[in-house]
Amino acid sequence: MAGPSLVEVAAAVLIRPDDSFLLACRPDGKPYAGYWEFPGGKIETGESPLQALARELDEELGITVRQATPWLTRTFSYPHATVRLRFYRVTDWHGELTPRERQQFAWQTAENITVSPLLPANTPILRSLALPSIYAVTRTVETDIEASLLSIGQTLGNGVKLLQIRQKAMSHDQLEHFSRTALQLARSYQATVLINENIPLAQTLQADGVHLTAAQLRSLHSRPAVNWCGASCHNEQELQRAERLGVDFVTLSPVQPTLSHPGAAALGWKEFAALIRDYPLPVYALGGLLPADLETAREYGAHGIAMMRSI
Ligand SMILES: Nc1nc2c([nH]c(=O)n2[C@H]2C[C@H](O)[C@@H](COP(=O)(O)OP(=O)(O)OP(=O)(O)O)O2)c(=O)[nH]1
Repeated sequence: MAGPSLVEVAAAVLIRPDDSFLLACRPDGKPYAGYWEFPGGKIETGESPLQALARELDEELGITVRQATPWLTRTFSYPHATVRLRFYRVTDWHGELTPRERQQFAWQTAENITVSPLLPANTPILRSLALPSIYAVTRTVETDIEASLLSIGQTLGNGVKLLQIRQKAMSHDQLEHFSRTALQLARSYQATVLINENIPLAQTLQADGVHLTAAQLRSLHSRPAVNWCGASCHNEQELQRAERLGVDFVTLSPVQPTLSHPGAAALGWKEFAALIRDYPLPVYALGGLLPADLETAREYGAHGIAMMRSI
């Protein structure tokens, strides 16, 4: 709950079609002047976060917001205040960017940040921005290695940059061979590969990371030593465990009824949005979704969508 000294802030990640985003340099006279931040500012009494965002972008940049979707909410304590930052992805606006506070601007990419220093609360945000919109998960029922590799090749060829190897039906040796080959394939497409559940295998094969099951969220006490760590969540408790463990992102499912989990009750978009309203990590919506559902998922606060079928 909001304490008396919590400062509520709305911040905008203005994103261009090439995925570059805008940072602005805090002008003289503000705390942390000279630090780079996402445009935005404090939410005033009586304002909704979106209203504050629209006002700040008009005041600071002279633009009118046309498309903004909720993304992440992070709380951070500075010596001067504790701030709760509500980040929005802003993908359409009207008007020329104008530095109305004489601030400097810079379009940046998550892989190559050329300005510094950043406001300390923003470092994890940049890592989140490096995650693509689509997360592909291999189909668990397939044991035909050649057919599965072909399907992975097609998925990568279609531009997917984040892949989870989830092959529950394979023996240990099959899985190791399959994962090694899939990793090589993914490297040639500069895609990131996470291995489901098997932390030692991910480490042995030097995969990019691991995707934890909900059972692992209950049993693990520390984040595995891998570069990227995702986790499967289905409810509030699991979302909290994933946050405490310090994973990089989660999937939340099932949003819609699915063939892979026929008995599970679907969350629906409203429940999905309510569960992640104040959540600090990127969330991939999972369960019965297609690429065409991406826009809807974002309207409900998702970072992107995860899919178990070929793309
Ligand atoms: N706008 C913005 N603020 C951020 C980011 N990261 C971060 O820690 N903050 C903190 C810095 C400040 O303590 C607070 C935002 O307050 P602010 O001083 O910019 O707000 P404001 O534009 O309403 O300014 P003012 O009227 O109080 O001068 O949130 C960010 O990316 N963007």
